[in-house]
Amino acid sequence: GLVLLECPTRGQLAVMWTYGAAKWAVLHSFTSMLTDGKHRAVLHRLVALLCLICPVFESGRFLLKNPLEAYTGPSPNLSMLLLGPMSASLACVVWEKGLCGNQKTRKDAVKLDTKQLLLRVVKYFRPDTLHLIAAFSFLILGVICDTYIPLYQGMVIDMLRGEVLEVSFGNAVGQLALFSLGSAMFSGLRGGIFMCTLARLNKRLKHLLFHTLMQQEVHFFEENKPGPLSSRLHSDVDKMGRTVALNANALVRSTVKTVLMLRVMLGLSWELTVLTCIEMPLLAIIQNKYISLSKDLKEQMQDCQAQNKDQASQTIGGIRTVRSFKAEEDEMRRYNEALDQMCAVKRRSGIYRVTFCFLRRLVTLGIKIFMLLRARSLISSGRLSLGSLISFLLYQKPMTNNLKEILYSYGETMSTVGVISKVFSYLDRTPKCKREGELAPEELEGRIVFRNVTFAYPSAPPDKVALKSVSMELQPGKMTALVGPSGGGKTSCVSLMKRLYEPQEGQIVLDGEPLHHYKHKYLHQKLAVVSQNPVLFSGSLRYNIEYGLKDCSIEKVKEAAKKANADNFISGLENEYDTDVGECGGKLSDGQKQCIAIIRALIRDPQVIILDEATSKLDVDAQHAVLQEVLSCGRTILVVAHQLKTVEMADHIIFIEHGRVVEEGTHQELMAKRGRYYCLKEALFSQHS
Ligand SMILES: Nc1ncnc2c1ncn2[C@@H]1O[C@H](COP(=O)(O)OP(=O)(O)OP(=O)(O)O)[C@@H](O)[C@H]1O
Repeated sequence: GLVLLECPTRGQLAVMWTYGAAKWAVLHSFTSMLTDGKHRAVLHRLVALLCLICPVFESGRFLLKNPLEAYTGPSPNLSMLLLGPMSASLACVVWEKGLCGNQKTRKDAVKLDTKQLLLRVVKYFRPDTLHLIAAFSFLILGVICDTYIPLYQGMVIDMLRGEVLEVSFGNAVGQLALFSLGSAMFSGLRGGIFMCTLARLNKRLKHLLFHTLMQQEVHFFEENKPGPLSSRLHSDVDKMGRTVALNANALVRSTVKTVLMLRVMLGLSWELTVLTCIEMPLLAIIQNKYISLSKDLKEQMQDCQAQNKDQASQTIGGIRTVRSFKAEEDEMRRYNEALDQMCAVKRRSGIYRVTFCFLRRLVTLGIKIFMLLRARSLISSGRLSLGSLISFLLYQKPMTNNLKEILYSYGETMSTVGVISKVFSYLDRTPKCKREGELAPEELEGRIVFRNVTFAYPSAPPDKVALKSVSMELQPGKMTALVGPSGGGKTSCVSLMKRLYEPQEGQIVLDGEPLHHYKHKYLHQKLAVVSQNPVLFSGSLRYNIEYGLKDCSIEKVKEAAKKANADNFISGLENEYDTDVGECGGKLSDGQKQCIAIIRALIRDPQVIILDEATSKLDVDAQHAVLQEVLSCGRTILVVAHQLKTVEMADHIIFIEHGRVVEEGTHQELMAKRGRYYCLKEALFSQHS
């Protein structure tokens, strides 16, 4: 190396490259022979860096030098000779241990996945390409303006000595003002357009995800609780868009800024620039350690937060039960324990933060002192002016921030990969239900036949079958009753008719056609199910009655309410049909909720009505009125009831137990048979007497 430094300036770069390449080839073969496995790869990288760093650095100096100045070649002193190996080793340590240590242990497939996931998020920005082009153009213009502000500030300071012309001073101040204005304007435009683009992306992604969720089968919602699903839909989609967009923004901004600033800083003083660059890897190691330590804590904090939220909403939601068992103290203690846990995690996070800040400041201070000492000798030797030093110092802080921002953006994007893959896993999920058919006949008789239906709930163990080879018929214009002990399989039959699940074996046919051959909307209009605990949505009574219908007049709503014998109770309410039902119908009694559900079914004028304990909370008169009404139009009626008074009115009774049809017939036939139905009736009778 020392011999090379004595080479003539012309051609020196070529010699340096040749020497570097030869050194690389020799050391590469040497390490290949002596080492193996992981160490060999690490040494290969170190050797390449060690041999090529000097020619690369000198080529950079040559390209960035002022064209009017002659290239002087590398500084022929010992510290410069040591600088190459030192910075190469440091960079290698940062790369192997700090930045890429974790990723290197991961499988290649995971890396590929991450890249593909990020690219996929970027693809969702496609409709906003023009916005993005505008935003990135403003970003680059803003960065260019930002970069030149400190340079002109330094120039103006140098001119303050008054040795330059008034006009030049005026020009410099004018240019400084122009760059400052440009920076403010372009940054504002960039920020505004990015925000708009992000809002549009969020809207698109949320709409898409909500649409996909709506297509999923019921079992999906049994496996995935509403809380996590809605958090995926809201916070995760927001986080995903924000992280990718803002980090791409920060990454591009910081990279462009860094390159431009490096160019200006090298022009001011290459020695001070090298010192600044030493600070970065050290800060990167500390930052990386901090990120990996705080990642675990972040997860713990999220768990604690979810637990606290769950506990509070569970207690508040079940306040009636809590009050009636006088369990307020217990609940408070449990909530306090959860808060203590959260506090402990936050305390640890605080300690990490303090230590990290201290170490970071220490490194920054050390480098700054070293730099000032060097600057002093440069100024005294006339190689640096005071204005240039001020410009340099003005560049130094943003430069550190840029590199920090690049590292932070990288870390943040990586930490969002989990969230992104979860959102995409929902977006890509194919619903496990049969596609809807095309049938929508104008006339429907309403004959439903179960043919050897066997069904097990997807979440139940495979050997736990809810229905075993069930065959039965619901005749049009007749009332059929489904009775049996709890857990016998009555509600399972209803769920299959609603197509909430699909049977594993057998078929359910409506007028000779399997249920899935019918259009979904048509089927749910012609086959109405009213359950014991109907779900009402926040909104008015009318909204709940008309739910899912288009263009429904108030007269039609009133007519249906009259049929369900509910007109009187609704007229008695302050705002009648516009009365707010509260959250989940909380402002109504259970009986009133059942009334609304019955009106909701009747307004659709269905051909088949299934009443699954639908009138259990109504008084006897109301029950009778509802049954008379539903029976009046020649509909197919299926009643699931425990009250045998209602069952007795049925034309046909099916007794179902342990998922099998045990006996069927009319009330008289079954009583005469003295079988399971008879026993159930006797048992209920003795209970009442
Ligand atoms: N969502 C579900 N996931 C898994 N198993 C279920 C589910 N719903 C019901 N089961 C099981 O299926 C079987 C039949 O239940 P089903 O609700 O059809 O009975 P049922 O006759 O309607 O009872 P009840 O009269 O008490 O309403 C029971 O053993 C029950 O535990």
